[in-house]
Amino acid sequence: MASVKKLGILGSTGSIGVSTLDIVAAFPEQFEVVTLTAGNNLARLEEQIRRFRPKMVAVISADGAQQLKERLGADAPQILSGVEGLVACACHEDIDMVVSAIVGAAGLVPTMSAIETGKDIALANKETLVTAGSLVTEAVARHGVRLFPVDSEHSAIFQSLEGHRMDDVRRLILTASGGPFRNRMLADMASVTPADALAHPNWSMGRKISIDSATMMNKGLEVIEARWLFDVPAERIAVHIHPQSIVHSLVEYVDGAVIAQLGIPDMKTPIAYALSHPTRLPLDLPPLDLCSMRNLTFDEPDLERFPCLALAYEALAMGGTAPAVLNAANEIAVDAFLNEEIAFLDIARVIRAALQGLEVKPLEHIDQVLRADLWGRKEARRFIDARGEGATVC
Ligand SMILES: NC(=O)C1=CN([C@@H]2O[C@H](COP(=O)(O)OP(=O)(O)OC[C@H]3O[C@@H](n4cnc5c(N)ncnc54)[C@H](OP(=O)(O)O)[C@@H]3O)[C@@H](O)[C@H]2O)C=CC1
Ligand SMILES: CC(=O)[C@@H](O)[C@H](O)COP(=O)(O)O
Ligand SMILES: [Mn+2]
Repeated sequence: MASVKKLGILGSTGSIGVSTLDIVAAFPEQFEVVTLTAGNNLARLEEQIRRFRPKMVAVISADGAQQLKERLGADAPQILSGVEGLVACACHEDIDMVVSAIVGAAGLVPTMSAIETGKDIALANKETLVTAGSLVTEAVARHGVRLFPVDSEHSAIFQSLEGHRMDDVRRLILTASGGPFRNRMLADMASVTPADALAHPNWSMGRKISIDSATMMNKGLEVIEARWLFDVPAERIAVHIHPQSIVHSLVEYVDGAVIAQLGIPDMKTPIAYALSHPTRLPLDLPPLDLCSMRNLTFDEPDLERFPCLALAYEALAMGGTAPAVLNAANEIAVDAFLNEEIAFLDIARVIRAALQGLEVKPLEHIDQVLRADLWGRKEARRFIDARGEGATVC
């Protein structure tokens, strides 16, 4: 009988965090929660603490930590705040595996700290690999930890590679739903609202990744994520539009064989596989009913309507600090769009402006990533503010 796996869940109040805890609740004999972290959703974190009884939790602000202590009274675990709190929750000595499910570059430092203290990682936070891929994969090798993808496409590729040699791989093919604007004309995309963009056709996800799916930056970030996870160059990573989100991604081999992983669009499947690899958990999900499907279609992406995908390939080719700047500018632009400061099509313009002003530096240390992230945010903000003052843009 396998021993209980002890988990630290970073971003437990988010979409991935909640699905992870659903799995933990369904298999209490297999998993135990040691630490949880949240941003601002104290009410949800309080419920999770009462239910899963972690030893330590962290939230963003000291004020939030104080409020949580008051709400929980005698039931309170150790409650920390800030980046130090996140890092303590990622590195707790009792943890076997960290589920990295914070959104954005805020996930990088705690995830890297977990790797450096020898924890296995179930990685949802794609921004960790986007911003610091070379440093993260070096650290994974140095510390002998295992990095399991949670992102559905990367889990599909991971599963399609099992039992095969990387030397035999010709291409990785990432599928993309095309998001809510897959069939929208470019001119009509100019006036879409945050509510339109948040309405993903197939997946229920957090706000930032939902907007990324609408611009297809999500797929761009996933190309970069795949480059580092599987050590395959960008030229051998293709993107196909597959609106049904049933084929989660594919591997093409040198002999012409193509191996894919299929399933209903539910993140519990890839999360469970990352948590329990190599065994599979008997999840209570509806089966994939292949006979009810009339169409599984595949198409080339349109880079004119979805320039964010092209920008991600460009940043990957630029190398060094460029992907960190791409990601930072995207985070600022997505926030500005959600706050109705800029239009949907401006998201790509903001990112392009940040990349154009960048002097790329090679990555040798995580501090360079953090500096590039800060620079990208400032540059994106400057560009957005200049637009507000009536500056002309491309
Ligand atoms: N949702 C999905 O289906 C998929 C998600 N992913 C990736 O997984 C990650 C999480 O996505 P998702 O669950 O959708 O996101 P959500 O927005 O639903 O959740 C994000 C989590 O991160 C916390 N958080 C946000 N900002 C900070 C911060 N600055 N410091 C500490 N914690 C913070 C939030 O706390 P709070 O809510 O308490 O403020 C919440 O717990 C992303 O990187 C995404 O790209 C990948 C594939 C699929
Ligand atoms: C569920 C998941 O992994 C998301 O990253 C999903 O892929 C988003 O859908 P898009 O294919 O529209 O980006
Ligand atoms: Mn994905």
